[in-house]
Amino acid sequence: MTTKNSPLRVAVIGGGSWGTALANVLAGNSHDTVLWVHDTELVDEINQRHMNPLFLPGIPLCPALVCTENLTHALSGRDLVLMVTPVQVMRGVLDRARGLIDPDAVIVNASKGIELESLKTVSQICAEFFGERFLERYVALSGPTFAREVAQGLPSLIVAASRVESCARKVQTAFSNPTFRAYTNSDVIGVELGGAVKNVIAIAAGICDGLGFGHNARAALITRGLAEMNRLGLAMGAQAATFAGLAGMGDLVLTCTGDLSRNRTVGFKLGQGMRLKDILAEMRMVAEGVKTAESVFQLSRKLGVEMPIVEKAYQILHEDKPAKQAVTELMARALKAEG
Ligand SMILES: NC(=O)c1ccc[n+]([C@@H]2O[C@H](COP(=O)([O-])OP(=O)(O)OC[C@H]3O[C@@H](n4cnc5c(N)ncnc54)[C@H](O)[C@@H]3O)[C@@H](O)[C@H]2O)c1
Ligand SMILES: O=P(O)(O)OC[C@H](O)CO
Repeated sequence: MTTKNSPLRVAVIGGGSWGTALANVLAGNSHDTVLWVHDTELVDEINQRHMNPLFLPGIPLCPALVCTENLTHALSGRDLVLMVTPVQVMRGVLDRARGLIDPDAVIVNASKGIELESLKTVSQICAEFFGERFLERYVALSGPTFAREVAQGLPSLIVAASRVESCARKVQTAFSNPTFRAYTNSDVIGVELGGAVKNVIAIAAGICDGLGFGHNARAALITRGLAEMNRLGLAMGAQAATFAGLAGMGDLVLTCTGDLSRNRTVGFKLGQGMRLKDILAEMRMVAEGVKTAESVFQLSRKLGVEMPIVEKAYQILHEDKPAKQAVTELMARALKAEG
C-alpha cells in the first residue's frame, strides 16, 4: 500500500536518460531533487529550458528539477542518493562522492551491470567502499523500464530491493505515483543480477533478430536466457522467485523485444553484419551488456555455472566469432533435459 510521505531531499548522480527520467519522477512527486550531470552543457538546458536534449530529446521535464555539475552541491544534506551512472565508471564516481554523502542517507542504485575489473555488482562495490554495514541503507532499483516511456508518464512498474524493509519502503513511497508503481523486495543480489544478465541476453536476442531467425528462436533464447540468469543467481545466493518477477523475466522480455533497447539494438546491428567498433562509435548512450557480457562470462567460469548463451554472446562481441557460427554451435550442443 503506497502512502504519501513528506518531501525528501534527493540527489540523483548521473544525468543520462535514466537518471534524468528518475529525477523527473521524484521532482514531479514534490521531492526536492538535484540532478548531477557529467555533461556540463546540460546544466543550463535542464535549469532554464527544462529539457535534456542529449539523452531525452523532446520530453519536457518538471520545472522544479534542479541540475548541477558540482558534486558537493548535489550531495550536501541529502536524505536519498540515487546512483545512475554507467556501471564501469561507478567506482570512480563513488570515490569522489565518498566523503560527501550524509552518513544517514539511503543510497539507491538504478544502474544495471557488473564491473569488469572486479566482477562485482554495485552493492558489492559499495560494500567494499563503505563497509558491509552500509548495505543496511542500500536499495537496488530495477525492472522493465525504458527511460523514455517513464519520462513520458506511461505506466511502468519497478522493484526496490533492500535488506532492510524500511529502506525499500522509503524508496517505494518516494517514487510511486499514479503512473509509476514500485514494489519492494528483499533480494538485493537477485534484483542486481536480473538487470545485469538481461542486458547480455538482449544483445543475443538482437543478434538473433538481426540474422532474421524469427519468433521461435527469439522466444527460445529468452526462455533459455532466463534459465542461465536463474542458475547464476542461485550460485550467488539469489532467490529463484526474483527471476520470475519484474527485475528478472519482466526486464528480460522488455529488453529482448523492445526496439527502444540499446542492448538489443547493438545485437541487431551485429546480426546484420556491422562491426562492434563501428556500432559503438555511432552511439552516445551506454549499452551495458557489451562489457557485462565479459563480466558475466568470467563470473560463470569462476563459479562453474553453465551459461552457453552468455558464452556465445561474449565470443561474438569480444572474440570476433561470426554470429551464425555461434548459433550453429549452440544448436549442436549435447542433447539434455530442460532445466
Ligand atoms: N536508459 C534506460 O532506459 C535505462 C533504464 C534502466 C536502467 N538503465 C541503466 O542506467 C544506467 C545509466 O544509463 P543511462 O541510460 O541513464 O545512460 P545514457 O546512455 O543515457 O547516458 C550515458 C550517461 O553516462 C554518463 N557518463 C559517461 N561517462 C561518464 C563518466 N566518466 N562519469 C560519469 N558519468 C559518465 C553520461 O554523462 C550520461 O549521463 C545504465 O546502467 C543503464 O543500464 C537505463
Ligand atoms: O536500453 P537498454 O538496453 O539499456 O535497456 C534499458 C532498460 O534497462 C530496460 O529496463
